[in-house]
Amino acid sequence: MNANRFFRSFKFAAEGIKTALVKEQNVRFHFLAAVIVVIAAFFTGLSYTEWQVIILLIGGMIALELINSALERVVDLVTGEFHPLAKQAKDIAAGAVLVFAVASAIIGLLIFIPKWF
Ligand SMILES: Nc1ncnc2c1ncn2[C@@H]1O[C@H](COP(=O)(O)OP(=O)(O)OP(=O)(O)O)[C@@H](O)[C@H]1O
Repeated sequence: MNANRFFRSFKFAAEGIKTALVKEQNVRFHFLAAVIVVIAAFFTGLSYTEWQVIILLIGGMIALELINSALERVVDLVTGEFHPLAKQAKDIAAGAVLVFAVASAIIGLLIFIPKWF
């Protein structure tokens, strides 16, 4: 893989993130939540391992939300009509985001709560 190709791919990925940020409220929400969590973590004082877990959860959450947004676009591209499979595809992807969000929230609480109380 040459350097030009690598940087072109990087540029396209950055464009994708920018598009999602501009067009998707959920993506903006997750970025804002990530900033708040990082600030809270900074002031709470986390261990090296806890920082690793938090960064992994934030990255996973945002990546999953980006994949969900991409899938919504592919579904809309395939059909503008109401289709049960389109609904299933979108709802299952949304379910994946929800599962990761709930798991992340629980792990976040397990890390933060004992330090606050
Ligand atoms: N082409 C379609 N056929 C059948 N159901 C659909 C279709 N497009 C969306 N839906 C369903 O309608 C509901 C609302 O979808 P809506 O379009 O409001 O949001 P979304 O496309 O899932 O996401 P977003 O709110 O980010 O645009 C969801 O259950 C979704 O799966």
